[in-house]
Amino acid sequence: MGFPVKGFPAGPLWLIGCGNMGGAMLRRWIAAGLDPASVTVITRSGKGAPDGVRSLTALPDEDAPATLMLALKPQQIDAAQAMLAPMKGAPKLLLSILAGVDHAALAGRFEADAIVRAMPNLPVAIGKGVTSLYTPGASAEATTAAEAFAGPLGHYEWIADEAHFDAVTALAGCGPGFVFRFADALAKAGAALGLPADQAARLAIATLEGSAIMAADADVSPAILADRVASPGGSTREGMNVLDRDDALVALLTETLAASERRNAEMAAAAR
Ligand SMILES: NC(=O)C1=CN([C@@H]2O[C@H](COP(=O)(O)OP(=O)(O)OC[C@H]3O[C@@H](n4cnc5c(N)ncnc54)[C@H](OP(=O)(O)O)[C@@H]3O)[C@@H](O)[C@H]2O)C=CC1
Ligand SMILES: O=C(O)[C@@H]1CCC=N1
Repeated sequence: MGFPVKGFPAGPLWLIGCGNMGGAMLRRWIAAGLDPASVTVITRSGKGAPDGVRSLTALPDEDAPATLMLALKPQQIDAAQAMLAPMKGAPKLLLSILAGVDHAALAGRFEADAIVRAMPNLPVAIGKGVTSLYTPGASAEATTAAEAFAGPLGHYEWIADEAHFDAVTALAGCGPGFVFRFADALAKAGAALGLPADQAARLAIATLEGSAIMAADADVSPAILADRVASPGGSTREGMNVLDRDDALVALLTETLAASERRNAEMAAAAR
Protein backbone atom coordinates (compact mmCIF):
# COMPACT_ATOMS: atom_id res chain seq x y z
CA MET A 1 0.00 0.00 0.00
CA GLY A 2 1.00 3.64 -0.17
CA PHE A 3 3.63 5.15 -2.43
CA PRO A 4 5.44 2.88 -4.86
CA VAL A 5 8.99 2.25 -3.84
CA LYS A 6 10.22 1.64 -7.37
CA GLY A 7 8.38 4.51 -9.11
CA PHE A 8 6.45 4.40 -12.33
CA PRO A 9 7.27 1.77 -14.93
CA ALA A 10 9.52 2.91 -17.77
CA GLY A 11 8.08 3.85 -21.14
CA PRO A 12 5.20 5.85 -22.51
CA LEU A 13 1.72 5.91 -21.02
CA TRP A 14 -1.27 6.46 -23.27
CA LEU A 15 -4.76 7.19 -21.96
CA ILE A 16 -7.83 6.60 -24.10
CA GLY A 17 -10.23 9.08 -22.51
CA CYS A 18 -9.30 11.66 -19.90
CA GLY A 19 -12.46 12.89 -18.19
CA ASN A 20 -13.44 13.08 -14.52
CA MET A 21 -11.69 9.86 -13.53
CA GLY A 22 -8.84 9.48 -16.00
CA GLY A 23 -7.99 13.17 -15.56
CA ALA A 24 -7.98 12.89 -11.76
CA MET A 25 -5.67 9.85 -11.91
CA LEU A 26 -3.31 11.43 -14.41
CA ARG A 27 -3.06 14.70 -12.47
CA ARG A 28 -2.26 12.77 -9.33
CA TRP A 29 0.43 10.74 -11.14
CA ILE A 30 2.01 13.89 -12.49
CA ALA A 31 1.95 15.41 -8.98
CA ALA A 32 3.68 12.22 -7.78
CA GLY A 33 6.50 12.61 -10.30
CA LEU A 34 5.30 11.07 -13.58
CA ASP A 35 6.86 12.99 -16.47
CA PRO A 36 3.98 14.60 -18.44
CA ALA A 37 6.13 14.37 -21.57
CA SER A 38 5.86 10.57 -21.36
CA VAL A 39 2.05 10.72 -21.52
CA THR A 40 -0.33 10.85 -24.48
CA VAL A 41 -4.06 11.39 -24.12
CA ILE A 42 -6.41 10.44 -26.95
CA THR A 43 -9.98 11.74 -26.90
CA ARG A 44 -12.52 12.74 -29.54
CA SER A 45 -12.47 16.43 -28.60
CA GLY A 46 -8.77 16.81 -27.80
CA LYS A 47 -9.83 18.33 -24.47
CA GLY A 48 -9.07 17.39 -20.87
CA ALA A 49 -5.34 16.61 -20.94
CA PRO A 50 -3.22 18.33 -18.26
CA ASP A 51 -0.52 20.82 -19.29
CA GLY A 52 2.59 19.25 -20.76
CA VAL A 53 0.78 16.11 -21.90
CA ARG A 54 0.46 15.34 -25.61
CA SER A 55 -3.20 15.50 -26.57
CA LEU A 56 -4.42 13.77 -29.76
CA THR A 57 -7.74 12.99 -31.39
CA ALA A 58 -6.55 9.90 -33.27
CA LEU A 59 -4.15 7.00 -32.81
CA PRO A 60 -0.58 8.09 -33.63
CA ASP A 61 1.43 6.08 -36.15
CA GLU A 62 3.82 4.85 -33.45
CA ASP A 63 4.70 1.68 -31.60
CA ALA A 64 2.38 0.67 -28.77
CA PRO A 65 3.19 2.34 -25.44
CA ALA A 66 4.47 0.42 -22.41
CA THR A 67 1.18 1.16 -20.63
CA LEU A 68 -2.21 1.78 -22.17
CA MET A 69 -5.10 2.88 -19.97
CA LEU A 70 -8.72 2.73 -21.04
CA ALA A 71 -10.49 5.61 -19.27
CA LEU A 72 -13.54 6.15 -21.42
CA LYS A 73 -17.10 5.02 -20.71
CA PRO A 74 -17.90 1.30 -20.92
CA GLN A 75 -20.38 2.12 -23.68
CA GLN A 76 -17.43 3.41 -25.78
CA ILE A 77 -15.46 0.17 -25.66
CA ASP A 78 -16.22 -0.74 -29.27
CA ALA A 79 -15.07 2.69 -30.43
CA ALA A 80 -11.85 2.18 -28.47
CA GLN A 81 -11.36 -1.24 -30.04
CA ALA A 82 -11.82 0.19 -33.54
CA MET A 83 -9.42 3.04 -32.87
CA LEU A 84 -6.74 0.81 -31.36
CA ALA A 85 -6.98 -1.98 -33.97
CA PRO A 86 -4.18 -0.58 -36.19
CA MET A 87 -1.82 -0.07 -33.23
CA LYS A 88 1.68 -1.41 -33.95
CA GLY A 89 2.58 -4.05 -31.39
CA ALA A 90 1.00 -4.45 -27.96
CA PRO A 91 1.41 -2.66 -24.63
CA LYS A 92 3.07 -4.47 -21.76
CA LEU A 93 0.21 -3.47 -19.51
CA LEU A 94 -3.37 -2.62 -20.35
CA LEU A 95 -5.11 -0.93 -17.44
CA SER A 96 -8.88 -0.66 -17.67
CA ILE A 97 -11.02 1.42 -15.33
CA LEU A 98 -14.24 0.62 -17.20
CA ALA A 99 -16.96 -0.27 -14.71
CA GLY A 100 -18.45 -3.69 -15.32
CA VAL A 101 -16.38 -4.67 -18.36
CA ASP A 102 -14.74 -7.94 -17.39
CA HIS A 103 -11.29 -9.33 -18.11
CA ALA A 104 -12.54 -11.72 -20.80
CA ALA A 105 -14.30 -8.90 -22.66
CA LEU A 106 -11.08 -6.86 -22.58
CA ALA A 107 -8.89 -9.80 -23.62
CA GLY A 108 -11.24 -10.52 -26.51
CA ARG A 109 -10.81 -6.99 -27.84
CA PHE A 110 -7.32 -5.78 -26.97
CA GLU A 111 -3.80 -7.19 -27.36
CA ALA A 112 -1.56 -6.74 -24.30
CA ASP A 113 1.07 -8.73 -22.43
CA ALA A 114 -1.05 -8.28 -19.28
CA ILE A 115 -4.49 -6.85 -18.59
CA VAL A 116 -5.32 -5.42 -15.18
CA ARG A 117 -8.73 -4.14 -14.21
CA ALA A 118 -8.55 -1.17 -11.84
CA MET A 119 -11.51 0.39 -10.08
CA PRO A 120 -10.51 3.75 -8.58
CA ASN A 121 -12.73 6.31 -6.92
CA LEU A 122 -12.82 10.07 -7.20
CA PRO A 123 -10.75 10.91 -4.07
CA VAL A 124 -7.73 9.62 -6.02
CA ALA A 125 -7.58 13.29 -7.01
CA ILE A 126 -6.18 14.06 -3.54
CA GLY A 127 -4.26 10.81 -3.07
CA LYS A 128 -6.99 9.49 -0.77
CA GLY A 129 -8.72 7.23 -3.23
CA VAL A 130 -9.49 3.55 -3.10
CA THR A 131 -8.39 1.43 -6.05
CA SER A 132 -9.34 -2.21 -6.43
CA LEU A 133 -7.19 -4.25 -8.81
CA TYR A 134 -7.86 -7.56 -10.52
CA THR A 135 -5.89 -9.70 -12.92
CA PRO A 136 -5.92 -13.43 -13.53
CA GLY A 137 -2.26 -14.39 -13.23
CA ALA A 138 -0.30 -11.49 -14.72
CA SER A 139 3.49 -11.52 -14.46
CA ALA A 140 5.26 -10.06 -11.43
CA GLU A 141 6.42 -7.24 -13.73
CA ALA A 142 2.83 -6.39 -14.67
CA THR A 143 1.50 -6.52 -11.12
CA THR A 144 4.40 -4.35 -9.93
CA ALA A 145 3.65 -1.87 -12.71
CA ALA A 146 -0.05 -1.79 -11.80
CA GLU A 147 0.83 -1.18 -8.15
CA ALA A 148 3.20 1.61 -9.15
CA PHE A 149 0.23 3.38 -10.74
CA ALA A 150 -2.18 2.55 -7.89
CA GLY A 151 0.17 3.59 -5.08
CA PRO A 152 0.10 7.38 -5.52
CA LEU A 153 -3.71 7.30 -5.70
CA GLY A 154 -4.21 6.18 -2.08
CA HIS A 155 -5.29 2.83 -0.68
CA TYR A 156 -5.30 -0.11 -3.08
CA GLU A 157 -6.15 -3.80 -2.82
CA TRP A 158 -6.06 -6.78 -5.14
CA ILE A 159 -9.39 -8.55 -5.53
CA ALA A 160 -8.83 -12.30 -5.72
CA ASP A 161 -12.13 -13.23 -7.37
CA GLU A 162 -13.40 -11.24 -10.36
CA ALA A 163 -16.94 -12.18 -9.32
CA HIS A 164 -16.51 -9.61 -6.51
CA PHE A 165 -15.45 -6.80 -8.83
CA ASP A 166 -18.95 -5.40 -9.42
CA ALA A 167 -19.49 -5.34 -5.64
CA VAL A 168 -16.25 -3.46 -4.91
CA THR A 169 -17.18 -1.10 -7.74
CA ALA A 170 -20.53 -0.44 -6.05
CA LEU A 171 -18.98 0.00 -2.60
CA ALA A 172 -15.80 1.93 -3.31
CA GLY A 173 -16.01 3.11 -6.93
CA CYS A 174 -19.53 4.51 -6.59
CA GLY A 175 -19.15 5.00 -2.81
CA PRO A 176 -18.01 8.63 -2.88
CA GLY A 177 -21.23 9.50 -4.70
CA PHE A 178 -23.24 7.97 -1.88
CA VAL A 179 -21.12 9.66 0.79
CA PHE A 180 -21.44 13.05 -0.94
CA ARG A 181 -25.19 12.47 -1.05
CA PHE A 182 -25.17 11.68 2.69
CA ALA A 183 -23.24 14.90 3.40
CA ASP A 184 -25.80 16.84 1.41
CA ALA A 185 -28.69 15.13 3.22
CA LEU A 186 -27.12 15.82 6.64
CA ALA A 187 -26.83 19.50 5.72
CA LYS A 188 -30.41 19.64 4.42
CA ALA A 189 -31.64 17.97 7.62
CA GLY A 190 -29.77 20.60 9.66
CA ALA A 191 -31.29 23.37 7.58
CA ALA A 192 -34.72 21.83 8.12
CA LEU A 193 -34.17 22.41 11.85
CA GLY A 194 -33.66 26.12 11.14
CA LEU A 195 -29.89 26.43 10.64
CA PRO A 196 -28.69 28.72 7.84
CA ALA A 197 -28.08 26.41 4.83
CA ASP A 198 -24.44 27.44 4.33
CA GLN A 199 -23.65 26.90 8.00
CA ALA A 200 -25.37 23.50 7.98
CA ALA A 201 -23.33 22.52 4.90
CA ARG A 202 -20.04 23.51 6.57
CA LEU A 203 -20.89 21.67 9.78
CA ALA A 204 -21.97 18.56 7.89
CA ILE A 205 -18.78 18.31 5.82
CA ALA A 206 -16.48 19.04 8.77
CA THR A 207 -18.32 16.42 10.82
CA LEU A 208 -17.89 13.86 8.05
CA GLU A 209 -14.21 14.72 7.63
CA GLY A 210 -13.40 14.38 11.34
CA SER A 211 -15.44 11.21 11.72
CA ALA A 212 -13.86 9.55 8.65
CA ILE A 213 -10.32 10.37 9.76
CA MET A 214 -11.08 9.16 13.28
CA ALA A 215 -12.61 5.91 12.03
CA ALA A 216 -9.61 5.29 9.75
CA ASP A 217 -7.17 5.74 12.65
CA ALA A 218 -9.22 3.96 15.33
CA ASP A 219 -8.43 0.51 16.69
CA VAL A 220 -12.14 -0.19 17.16
CA SER A 221 -14.93 -0.53 14.60
CA PRO A 222 -17.20 2.33 13.49
CA ALA A 223 -20.04 0.54 15.29
CA ILE A 224 -18.19 0.90 18.61
CA LEU A 225 -17.29 4.51 17.85
CA ALA A 226 -20.97 5.19 17.21
CA ASP A 227 -21.80 3.83 20.67
CA ARG A 228 -19.18 6.13 22.19
CA VAL A 229 -21.03 9.15 20.78
CA ALA A 230 -24.38 7.89 22.02
CA SER A 231 -24.68 8.46 25.77
CA PRO A 232 -27.33 6.18 27.32
CA GLY A 233 -30.57 8.10 27.43
CA GLY A 234 -29.01 10.93 25.41
CA SER A 235 -29.84 12.65 22.15
CA THR A 236 -27.55 10.66 19.78
CA ARG A 237 -29.21 7.41 20.88
CA GLU A 238 -32.59 8.96 20.19
CA GLY A 239 -31.49 9.92 16.68
CA MET A 240 -29.73 6.62 16.06
CA ASN A 241 -32.90 4.76 16.98
CA VAL A 242 -34.36 6.22 13.79
CA LEU A 243 -31.46 4.90 11.66
CA ASP A 244 -31.53 1.55 13.46
CA ARG A 245 -35.27 0.95 13.39
CA ASP A 246 -35.79 -2.21 11.33
CA ASP A 247 -32.13 -1.78 10.27
CA ALA A 248 -33.35 1.12 8.12
CA LEU A 249 -29.91 2.50 7.18
CA VAL A 250 -28.37 -0.93 6.54
CA ALA A 251 -31.38 -1.90 4.42
CA LEU A 252 -31.19 1.34 2.44
CA LEU A 253 -27.46 0.95 1.73
CA THR A 254 -27.82 -2.74 0.92
CA GLU A 255 -30.46 -1.84 -1.65
CA THR A 256 -28.25 1.01 -2.93
CA LEU A 257 -25.17 -1.17 -3.47
CA ALA A 258 -27.26 -3.97 -4.96
CA ALA A 259 -28.67 -1.56 -7.55
CA SER A 260 -25.17 -0.37 -8.47
CA GLU A 261 -23.82 -3.90 -8.61
CA ARG A 262 -26.70 -4.91 -10.87
CA ARG A 263 -25.95 -2.02 -13.24
CA ASN A 264 -22.27 -3.01 -13.37
CA ALA A 265 -23.33 -6.54 -14.30
CA GLU A 266 -25.58 -5.13 -17.05
CA MET A 267 -22.71 -3.09 -18.46
CA ALA A 268 -20.50 -6.19 -18.32
CA ALA A 269 -23.10 -8.20 -20.23
CA ALA A 270 -23.42 -5.47 -22.84
CA ALA A 271 -19.64 -5.55 -23.41
CA ARG A 272 -19.43 -9.34 -23.89
N1 LIG B 1 -16.24 9.03 -12.39
C1 LIG B 1 -15.90 8.14 -11.45
O1 LIG B 1 -15.98 8.43 -10.24
C2 LIG B 1 -15.42 6.78 -11.83
C3 LIG B 1 -15.38 6.35 -13.16
N2 LIG B 1 -14.91 5.11 -13.47
C4 LIG B 1 -14.83 4.69 -14.86
O2 LIG B 1 -14.05 5.62 -15.56
C5 LIG B 1 -14.45 5.67 -16.92
C6 LIG B 1 -14.56 7.13 -17.33
O3 LIG B 1 -15.53 7.75 -16.52
P1 LIG B 1 -15.54 9.33 -16.32
O4 LIG B 1 -14.13 9.82 -16.29
O5 LIG B 1 -16.43 9.59 -15.20
O6 LIG B 1 -16.21 9.77 -17.70
P2 LIG B 1 -16.10 11.18 -18.45
O7 LIG B 1 -17.32 11.27 -19.31
O8 LIG B 1 -15.79 12.27 -17.49
O9 LIG B 1 -14.82 10.99 -19.40
C7 LIG B 1 -14.84 10.16 -20.52
C8 LIG B 1 -13.61 10.46 -21.35
O10 LIG B 1 -13.59 9.58 -22.48
C9 LIG B 1 -13.41 10.34 -23.66
N3 LIG B 1 -14.03 9.59 -24.77
C10 LIG B 1 -15.33 9.28 -24.92
N4 LIG B 1 -15.49 8.57 -26.05
C11 LIG B 1 -14.25 8.40 -26.59
C12 LIG B 1 -13.75 7.75 -27.74
N5 LIG B 1 -14.58 7.11 -28.57
N6 LIG B 1 -12.43 7.79 -27.99
C13 LIG B 1 -11.58 8.42 -27.14
N7 LIG B 1 -12.00 9.06 -26.03
C14 LIG B 1 -13.32 9.05 -25.76
C15 LIG B 1 -14.04 11.68 -23.35
O11 LIG B 1 -13.55 12.74 -24.15
P3 LIG B 1 -14.26 13.15 -25.52
O12 LIG B 1 -15.71 13.28 -25.24
O13 LIG B 1 -13.57 14.41 -25.92
O14 LIG B 1 -13.95 12.03 -26.47
C16 LIG B 1 -13.57 11.85 -21.91
O15 LIG B 1 -12.24 12.33 -21.90
C17 LIG B 1 -15.75 4.89 -17.03
O16 LIG B 1 -15.49 3.67 -17.69
C18 LIG B 1 -16.18 4.64 -15.60
O17 LIG B 1 -16.79 3.39 -15.44
C19 LIG B 1 -14.40 4.27 -12.52
C20 LIG B 1 -14.42 4.64 -11.21
C21 LIG B 1 -14.96 5.90 -10.74
O1 LIG C 1 -21.07 5.54 -12.27
C1 LIG C 1 -20.27 4.81 -12.86
O2 LIG C 1 -20.67 4.03 -13.74
C2 LIG C 1 -18.82 4.82 -12.48
C3 LIG C 1 -18.39 3.52 -11.90
C4 LIG C 1 -17.89 3.82 -10.53
C5 LIG C 1 -18.14 5.24 -10.35
N1 LIG C 1 -18.61 5.79 -11.43
